[in-house]
Amino acid sequence: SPPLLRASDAAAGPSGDPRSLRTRLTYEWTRASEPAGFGAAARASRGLADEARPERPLVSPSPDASRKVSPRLAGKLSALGDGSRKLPQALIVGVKKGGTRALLEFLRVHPDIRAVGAEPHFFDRHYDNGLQWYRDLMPKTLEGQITMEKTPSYFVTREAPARISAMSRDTKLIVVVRDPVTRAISDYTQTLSKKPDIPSFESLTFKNRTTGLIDTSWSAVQIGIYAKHLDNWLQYFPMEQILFVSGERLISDPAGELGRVQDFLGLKRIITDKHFYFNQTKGFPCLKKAEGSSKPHCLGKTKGRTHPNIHPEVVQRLRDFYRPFNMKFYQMTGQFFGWDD
Ligand SMILES: Nc1ncnc2c1ncn2[C@@H]1O[C@H](COP(=O)(O)OS(=O)(=O)O)[C@@H](OP(=O)(O)O)[C@H]1O
Repeated sequence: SPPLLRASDAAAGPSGDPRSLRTRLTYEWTRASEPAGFGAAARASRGLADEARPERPLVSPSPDASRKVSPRLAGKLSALGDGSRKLPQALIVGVKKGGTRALLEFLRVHPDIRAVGAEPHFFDRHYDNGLQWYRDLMPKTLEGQITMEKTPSYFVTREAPARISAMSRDTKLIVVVRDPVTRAISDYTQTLSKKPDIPSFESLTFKNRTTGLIDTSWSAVQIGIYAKHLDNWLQYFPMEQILFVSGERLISDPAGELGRVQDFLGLKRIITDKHFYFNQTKGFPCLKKAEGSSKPHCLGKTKGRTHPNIHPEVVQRLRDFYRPFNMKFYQMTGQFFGWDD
């Protein structure tokens, strides 16, 4: 199997070629550790393999037996109990800033879901590494468990649907969508937090401020044209294989949205109202118990940021811009998201 890191990548180091695998992986894995102390994401960021956590063994040897076997055999037994790495059967493919981290962290509470903490970016950036490289990133699963990952940029990657379909035509796809105007502001807020010197939201939004012409080549605007991106996916996947989760309802009624997702994945509805509480300080729903822990858990500081104030006229211009695309999207999905009230 191809090595995860090539010697040349390692030599480049974090200050080397920014496109080197090592630099990018380090960056991605660090980013994915955002929900600090959170289940597999935190384990992954600490470099611990997912199987380090106790899994339900296929055969549970008696405590006595485990003391008698040699360390080598014990290793083999535990490998058997941990299951095997499989390609994902379900993917959260988008959208950026839609609430994808919240959905994945909530889903992994389910005993029949195992997910990668980091964003693998296989179908957009690392496709050349091959499927075996991709599978090696996955946590081990037992029979009946679903392997998942989330990479929000897949939704706007032209090649992603064909590539995912080539892996398996049966892959289930989940897209968390959010009001494209709020999404654009959220996206901008994230960039601003990393590069405080970027131009204002207003100046990036318009090609020409006087005529009000929107710059559709700006990614923050482009990503929100959901109907256009969806069109590309529908060339490869039937609508029944794609589930659209409302980013707004994921906040106002997480258990309701999680119910729909569990049904879509063919899972028992185990994640319910009982798993959530609303954290007043955070202003978001949080988990009463995180996966693999008994403590309450909210998402990290980078989730649920305060957005800058955008002039109402700019917001209105954007609303007008998105309206026809939103209508098309409601029509295509047969779902009404209520962004245009
Ligand atoms: N429970 C909970 N806690 C915190 N944040 C929540 C939650 N549910 C949804 N959200 C919203 O998720 C937004 C970030 O979306 P993503 O995780 O998809 O972002 S990313 O693309 O992975 O960067 C994030 O966007 P911002 O509010 O702009 O920070 C949140 O609004």
